[in-house]
Amino acid sequence: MDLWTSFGSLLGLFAFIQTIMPVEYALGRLGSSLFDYLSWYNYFEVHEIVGINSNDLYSWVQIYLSSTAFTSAQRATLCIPKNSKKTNYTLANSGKVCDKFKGANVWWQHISDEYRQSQISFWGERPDEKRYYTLQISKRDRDRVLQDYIDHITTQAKKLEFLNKEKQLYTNSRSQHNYEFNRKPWESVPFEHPSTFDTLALDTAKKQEILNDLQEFMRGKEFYHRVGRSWKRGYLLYGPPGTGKSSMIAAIANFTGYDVYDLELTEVKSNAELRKLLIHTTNKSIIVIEDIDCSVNLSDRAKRKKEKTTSEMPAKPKGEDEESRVTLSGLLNFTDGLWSCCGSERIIIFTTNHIDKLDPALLRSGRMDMHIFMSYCTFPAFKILAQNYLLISDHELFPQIEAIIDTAMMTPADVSEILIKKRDSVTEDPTEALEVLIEALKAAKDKPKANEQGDFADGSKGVEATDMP
Ligand SMILES: Nc1ncnc2c1ncn2[C@@H]1O[C@H](COP(=O)(O)OP(=O)(O)OP(=O)(O)O)[C@@H](O)[C@H]1O
Ligand SMILES: [Mg+2]
Repeated sequence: MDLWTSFGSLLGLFAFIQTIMPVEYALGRLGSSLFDYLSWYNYFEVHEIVGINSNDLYSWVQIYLSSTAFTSAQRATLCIPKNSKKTNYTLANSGKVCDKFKGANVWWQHISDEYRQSQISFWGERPDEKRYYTLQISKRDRDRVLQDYIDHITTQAKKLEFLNKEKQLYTNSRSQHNYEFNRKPWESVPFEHPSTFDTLALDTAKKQEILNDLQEFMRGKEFYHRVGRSWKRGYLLYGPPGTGKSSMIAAIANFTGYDVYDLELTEVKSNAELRKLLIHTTNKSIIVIEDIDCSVNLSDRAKRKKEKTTSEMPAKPKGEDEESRVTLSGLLNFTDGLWSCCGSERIIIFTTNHIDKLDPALLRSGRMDMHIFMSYCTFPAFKILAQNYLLISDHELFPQIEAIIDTAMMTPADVSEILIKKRDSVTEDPTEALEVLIEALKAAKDKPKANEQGDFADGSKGVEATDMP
């Protein structure tokens, strides 16, 4: 064997090794430059996080690989998320898969660097997990194939996501360690709440008004762009317990098909953490803060002003106290500030039982676009419940119910409880359920109603949906 033949075989072996493992990652910098120069291949890294933002391409690659190319993966991770019906496939750490596109072979490898020792801090905190895909493509095919291949992946992944999409319900994870929070600030389960606008007991006109508002919002991309506003909408749902605020949120999620981020504000340690949570929400989502009056000291701004003017003591310096919890201004920035524009097509919903306890800053025009009062059960709302639970749209006892339901001030939750307990599923006769309801309404009517929970200033019947200018 002459010298040239041995050199040729060596190069052949070299090329073969490269197809099975990207060895240059193991070599030092110098070696790797030389290797890059001699290599038949180019390598592209697609990182999960770029700067402080998540990388859409990483998600598209993940979705794409979990379907088409997966049949040939030698090492994969399988999981069925809690309450989900589907199996999720992802490439295992260092798992490799080959794909073909326009006659070219390309290889994907998934890398997860969990412990980068060099970044362990003095305090011993573990660093973030760094995850990325490496795309290996031959230099010969690169210019011909690369851009088209990336476009192909994105298109396919969007189609797959649409076909497989299960709405998710996210909640902010309670984490003792920063590295865990940074890695995964939200935990999710599939969203399966059955409430819809059909099952929601609300006056028809108001229901239609809310539906129209949502529809206009969803097709409003050009409008929001033209008028220079970020594409988001805020709803404040207020009313006594059991009037359907949470059911309304579920109905909005089912109507729009958006994911729901249920933000537990009391678990958020600082305004900075709140901002980070916001950054990690996706477009087309609903961000919910329930019982906003209980979650954060919403009158702190007013209080602090008062403290400043009345007390002789110097005002508290900005310091630990302010950084260790979420403040009203942090929350206002979350809903309205520059960071709130880092995504689009977002709905923000606050709920409260006590609208009078909220700081006026939260209620001012343009902040929450619509204030929706969820009231006690009215007759039109009762008719929807009767249809849902008893499958009837009319009955000889209805006039009696209509005569007293407004003064009884029972919540839809109370009415539903009676109908669900007393419905006769054997004979399907609704009479007994309606009679029990009439007795309950009469008893409720005679109960003193002074200063019920919530102390609603308007105390009116029906849903007062106020469009803010
Ligand atoms: N408007 C409504 N339409 C249909 N069902 C309702 C309505 N309001 C209440 N219910 C029924 O009562 C239950 C409780 O309602 P929901 O949790 O939506 O009330 P809420 O206003 O969020 O109460 P809270 O202020 O205590 O959170 C629901 O599961 C639903 O069955
Ligand atoms: Mg609720």
